[in-house]
Amino acid sequence: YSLFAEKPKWTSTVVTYRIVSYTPDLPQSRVDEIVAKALSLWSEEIPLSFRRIRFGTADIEIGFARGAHGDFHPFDGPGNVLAHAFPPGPGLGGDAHFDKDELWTDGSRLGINFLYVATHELGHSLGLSHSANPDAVMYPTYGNGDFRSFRLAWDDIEGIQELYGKKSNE
Ligand SMILES: CC(C)C[C@H](CS(C)(=N)=N)C(=O)N[C@H]1Cc2cn(c3ccccc23)CCCCCCNC1=O
Ligand SMILES: [Ca+2]
Ligand SMILES: [Zn+2]
Ligand SMILES: [Zn+2]
Repeated sequence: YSLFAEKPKWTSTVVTYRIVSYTPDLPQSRVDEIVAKALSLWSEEIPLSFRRIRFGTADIEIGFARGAHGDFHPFDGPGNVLAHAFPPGPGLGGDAHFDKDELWTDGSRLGINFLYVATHELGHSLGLSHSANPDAVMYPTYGNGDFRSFRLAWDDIEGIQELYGKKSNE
């Protein structure tokens, strides 16, 4: 695993998130559930919890956009870069953007598995950079495994626990 320079991390024990825009590929309620699931995969391993807010400014703002969308990382159409997320910090820090030009799917063999990519992006939002381990969710490329039943790899867990420590109830 690898962390970002200066090892940015959230210092509060409760991190807020807000889903500010959606994709036409999946029902909004399903997107909400998948985001909550991706966050829980990480929060199961660390003493950090997430609270969803529907209005106002959240630590982690999640949305779908295509092309240029207000940050210095315009998306590139279908394929290629699927999404990006910023390391912990104010403003854009922690935010996760998903390329609206991808076909976002849920359990299908077609398209891009939203749960897998959301878990990867939220790993960045929490302070993880990329892993050299092809089994890790934080591996830099998509398409190395079966996304319908993936789990965090040990490498992912060791990385997030280096930043935030282990959950105390173990
Ligand atoms: C790991 C992801 C969930 C998130 C990362 C983006 S990020 C910022 N969050 N680390 C991602 O999108 N990686 C590209 C990397 C990539 C693979 N190729 C590319 C061709 C062009 C540009 C990028 C790529 C080869 C062709 C396959 C293109 C489809 C799959 N794309 C990828 O795997
Ligand atoms: Ca793209
Ligand atoms: Zn963006
Ligand atoms: Zn990445």
